[in-house]
Amino acid sequence: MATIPKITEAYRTDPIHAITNKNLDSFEEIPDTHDWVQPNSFPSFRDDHSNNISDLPDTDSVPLIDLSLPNAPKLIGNALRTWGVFQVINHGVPISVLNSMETLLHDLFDLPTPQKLKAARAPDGVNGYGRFRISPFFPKSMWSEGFTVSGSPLEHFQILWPHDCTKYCDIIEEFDRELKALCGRLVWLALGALGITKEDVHWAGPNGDFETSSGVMNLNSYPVCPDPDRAMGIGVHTDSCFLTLLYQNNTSGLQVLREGKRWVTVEPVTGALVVQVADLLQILTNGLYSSPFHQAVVNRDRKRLSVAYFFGPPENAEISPIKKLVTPTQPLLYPTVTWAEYLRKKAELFNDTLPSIRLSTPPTGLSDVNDHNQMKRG
Ligand SMILES: C=C1C[C@]23C[C@H]1CC[C@H]2[C@@]12CCC[C@@](C)(C(=O)O1)[C@H]2[C@@H]3C(=O)O
Ligand SMILES: O=C(O)CCC(=O)C(=O)O
Ligand SMILES: [Fe+2]
Repeated sequence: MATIPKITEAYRTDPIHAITNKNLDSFEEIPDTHDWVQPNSFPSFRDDHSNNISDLPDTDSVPLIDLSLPNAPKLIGNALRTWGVFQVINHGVPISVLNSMETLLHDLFDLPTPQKLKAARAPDGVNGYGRFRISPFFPKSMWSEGFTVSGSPLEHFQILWPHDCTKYCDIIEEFDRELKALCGRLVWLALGALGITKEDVHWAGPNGDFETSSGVMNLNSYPVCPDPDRAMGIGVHTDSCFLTLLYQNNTSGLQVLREGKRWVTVEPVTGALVVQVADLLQILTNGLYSSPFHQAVVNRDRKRLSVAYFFGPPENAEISPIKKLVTPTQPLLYPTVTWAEYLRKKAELFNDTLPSIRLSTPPTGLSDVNDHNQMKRG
């Protein structure tokens, strides 16, 4: 599994002491540091959008696509054009791989806090235990703990599990192999739906197998919360990679913003994976696919576990809108960027990054579901 060295310098460091020494699930009340419902709290908390007159039906739900069916490619194209997200079943990742990962998540987050803190992410590191890297962009702390894996987790797993670290490393390695392969397959299906072939994406490698691309994994735990309406598991954001696959246990929490208007919960489906367009795919498709804003809420009586698999291009590959997708009606929307450059910008401008690098406004009639200003306007 390849590493992404420059990401280290990209995101602001977020000292681990920001994580309380106490387990979140031992709180009987929400401490002020984690209370998002207050005057002047972050403007897009929760139902900011609910006052809007929405013409979307309430029954609208994130598409569920069976990858083994012949019409899957067409459905993927439609789902990504309209939602930027879908759930996939019959994806070929063995259920045993997902189950082993779930065991790892339980074993990891059930460890005593002092033990987890020994494997904390270093101030200049990517791997290890800590908070979401986007935490510094929000005024309140998130009701979650995480563990990031880029490359080998060995060093940190040796600390967590001195006797069993091989077993847990193997789980990570197998999960990485399977999800990377699935990402490759999904990317070609997604691009194929736009008439894009392997020749159009040179950094995918000669066989189009993304050999030099890599995945970063974030293992997430959202402890039970005494007052979930006041807390937030992860605040609203888009992912900065190319494509994200998300595994969630049988507990809901993930919500995607539908057309800048309404939060829609991605209901857990056994064995399914959530597929999300991320920022670099939005750039590559010249905005035809948009990376959706999403967040995760927490529950009063159920702990939620998830793994986000961030699939990215080779660090220094130049990503620019595919020429075939630049037309008089869809002019060039984004400049050329590398992943490393993009992450540096994102670390500075966060949710304003994509709008800020945008070269032209979309033609009238087409609204960009990911326009942050639209989101602020509601
Ligand atoms: C490859 C990536 C993708 C990163 C940054 C970098 C390393 C860790 C990733 C995450 C993991 C947790 C959510 C996220 C939102 C975060 O805070 O750190 C992700 C972020 C992004 O998508 O921006
Ligand atoms: O846990 C989730 O459902 C979402 C996590 C997420 O958005 C992320 O890690 O980027
Ligand atoms: Fe995310």
